[in-house]
Amino acid sequence: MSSPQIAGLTIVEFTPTRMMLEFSPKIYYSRDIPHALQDLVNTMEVSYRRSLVAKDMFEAAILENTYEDEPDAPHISIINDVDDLDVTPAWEFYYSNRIWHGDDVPPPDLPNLRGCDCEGYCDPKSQTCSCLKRQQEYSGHLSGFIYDDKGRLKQRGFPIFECNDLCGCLDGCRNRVVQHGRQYTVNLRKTTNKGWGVFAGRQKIPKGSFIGVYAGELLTENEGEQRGIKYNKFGRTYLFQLDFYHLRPEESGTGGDEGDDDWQPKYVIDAYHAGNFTRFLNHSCDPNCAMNACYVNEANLDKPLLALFTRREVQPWEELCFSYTGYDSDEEDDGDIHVNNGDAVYAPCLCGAKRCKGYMFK
Ligand SMILES: C[S@@+](CC[C@H](N)C(=O)[O-])C[C@H]1O[C@@H](n2cnc3c(N)ncnc32)[C@H](O)[C@@H]1O
Repeated sequence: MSSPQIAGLTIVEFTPTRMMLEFSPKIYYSRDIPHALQDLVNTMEVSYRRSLVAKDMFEAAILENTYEDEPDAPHISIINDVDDLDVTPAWEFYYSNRIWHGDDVPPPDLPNLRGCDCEGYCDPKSQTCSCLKRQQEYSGHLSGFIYDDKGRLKQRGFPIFECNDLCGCLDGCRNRVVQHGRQYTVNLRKTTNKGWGVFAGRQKIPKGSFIGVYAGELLTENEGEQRGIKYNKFGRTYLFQLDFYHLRPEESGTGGDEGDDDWQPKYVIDAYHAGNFTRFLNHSCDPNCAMNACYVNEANLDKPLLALFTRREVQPWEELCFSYTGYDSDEEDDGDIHVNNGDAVYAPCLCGAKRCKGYMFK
């Protein structure tokens, strides 16, 4: 059948392939976040909640809730060797690596998602791989994919465009890292002065390694602002804006009347009710990790995953931290995620870094 023509223009008809028609990943909604186990544990005697059985249950809940999406991820241990007040963090959230869509948040933009036609493994020198081309549009002078041959980030601060479920390449393609989930051991450990934190295991973690996705509810900026007001009252927030430089009108080259100062990100992630170990990452003014925007099965640029990577080699048992402000001791502004700071509440920073600024956003 020939393509239709209007005034000399050929309209190329878009025919979804069978693979596209079959591709309908499950979407998770905030309203469906399970809470029965948390509710049950919170009705139990304090003596039970402080017993080692409660710790085993917490670790088992992590395993059970991540079995489908991260079956090979190393075990997470929960350790409190600083006091006898609790054996686990509060059972106030559902442990999950997923993104739970809030009201008014659109589902992933799959109709506009494109995959490459590569066979086998994508070649970092390819002239035809569409995923490589898209990555290079956003990664300055960096050649090849943004990952090296060991799957480590070559340079942070650029958005990552991984191969996705519509691509022809194999699962072992080097442009698939975040989607394979956590590979390094992390533990949840109580600190002496910052509540619970995230710590490396017995192995060093090389620079540029993927650690985990900041999981939680994906909410509109407006909903995030309302929740932020409540969270600021009790002094702990798990809200992070999806604020990256490539999304700003001037940076993306899309122009627009809005000045940089007026621009607001459209969405936030809230890890208060659902989230994974990353919700326990503490702030440091000299952080060993940083967040990067990452796209897998999502064509809507406003909705990247928040993917945490190491920004230097991490020593065994070292605490993993990132900068809540997006600024760190090396740079004035490095393009990382910015905390939801419309009504920022500041608190003394106890990160202990040599060049600690002395305060952090609460
Ligand atoms: C996202 S939570 C991090 C996990 C938290 N430690 C917990 O036990 O749930 C943020 C809170 O951790 C504490 N915190 C994180 N970084 C800190 C730092 N550098 N200095 C002091 N407190 C910190 C503050 O109470 C802050 O509001």
